Amino acid sequence: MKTIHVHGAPSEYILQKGALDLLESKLIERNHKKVLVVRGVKSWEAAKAYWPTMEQIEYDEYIYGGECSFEEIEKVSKLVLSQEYEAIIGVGGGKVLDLVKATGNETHKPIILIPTLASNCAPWTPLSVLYDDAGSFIRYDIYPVSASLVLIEPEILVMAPVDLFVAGIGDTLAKWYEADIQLRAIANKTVPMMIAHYTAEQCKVILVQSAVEAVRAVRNGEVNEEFIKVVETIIMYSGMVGGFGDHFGRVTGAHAIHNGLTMLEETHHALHGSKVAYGILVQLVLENRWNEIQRLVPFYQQLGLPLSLSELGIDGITDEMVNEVAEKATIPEESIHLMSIGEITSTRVRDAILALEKYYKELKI
Ligand SMILES: NC(=O)c1ccc[n+]([C@@H]2O[C@H](COP(=O)([O-])OP(=O)(O)OC[C@H]3O[C@@H](n4cnc5c(N)ncnc54)[C@H](O)[C@@H]3O)[C@@H](O)[C@H]2O)c1
Ligand SMILES: [Zn+2]
Repeated sequence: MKTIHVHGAPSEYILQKGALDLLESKLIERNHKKVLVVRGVKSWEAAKAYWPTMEQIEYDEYIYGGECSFEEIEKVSKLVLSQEYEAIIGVGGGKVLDLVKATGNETHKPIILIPTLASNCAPWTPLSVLYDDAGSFIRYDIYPVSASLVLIEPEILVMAPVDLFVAGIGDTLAKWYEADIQLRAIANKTVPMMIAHYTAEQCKVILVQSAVEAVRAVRNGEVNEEFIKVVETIIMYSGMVGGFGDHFGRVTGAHAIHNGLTMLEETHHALHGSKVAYGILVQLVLENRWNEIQRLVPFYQQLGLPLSLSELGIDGITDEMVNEVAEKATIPEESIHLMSIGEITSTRVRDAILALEKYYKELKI
């Protein structure tokens, strides 16, 4: 019998105009009278106009140092315990929310998450991605307790930078391609695997249908229906894929290509989700699914997602650079080896990157 292991959702999740006005009553409901608010600088710029006046709640603010690191988790945890805060509220992007989740786990205090970016599923998942203070990835930790409450004000998200939103779309699109290649190879799927497969597909379906209009909403700074659908897809559907699919719903090819690309200095300015979006195409070449690439091309072009190394900002591509990416993407511990299409060597990846470059050049003629 297959083991069934599911990670759940936040206890309560509210997305509505004016969501932050509910904060005080939601804290009172939970009997939290003294809380710590952890936030970033830019995220506070975005959220402060929506911050409610609270008469019955005592709160202090902590501005995070820019990373979800062990040092930062320890610092915030000590503060929470010494000042006897009853709950921790995170206001920010993925890093602030991950820091608050880690601190909640460390101190056994409930957490409330208020995302200021629609960039990934961090508001949904009971996990944090950990880095050192210099920003290098260490590992991710999964926690036994999820957020007590997620409050989402769509007007904050629609005013955020469009490139971060587009990158979030790229990262979420990968959920389908990376989960599907694992899950379609499993004959007798468990129910959670079926849910993961379905939710991963919805990530692609909704993005393809609604992302262009949603990006328009961000450009105009005005919420529309498609924007809400895409936000829910980035945060909720995408979070459910990993929650139900466990490792079958997590990364495979596209993220391994992303990791390979980080070897090139020239890609460091590019956002995570843009590199992952490019990685989807390389994964599809490896799968020999050129028709699917052809279907994605107009979508990528409309959103400004990269179709080639040059569109990622790498000029003067050399064989050496491509080899470096391919080597790193195929190191033994990489998720690319979870793809069910035979052995993936660095030569195969190099050939796939070069084939995509050739396809792109022909497309441009
Ligand atoms: N826990 C999970 O399930 C999960 C999933 C995917 C990614 N992650 C992690 O999330 C992090 C990435 O998250 P992110 O993309 O939100 O980045 P981020 O949290 O680093 O934020 C990106 C930048 O945007 C700024 N910012 C935040 N809100 C803003 C706003 N409204 N307007 C303008 N600027 C704003 C931040 O100050 C920061 O400089 C990474 O650490 C990644 O590993 C976690
Ligand atoms: Zn990602």
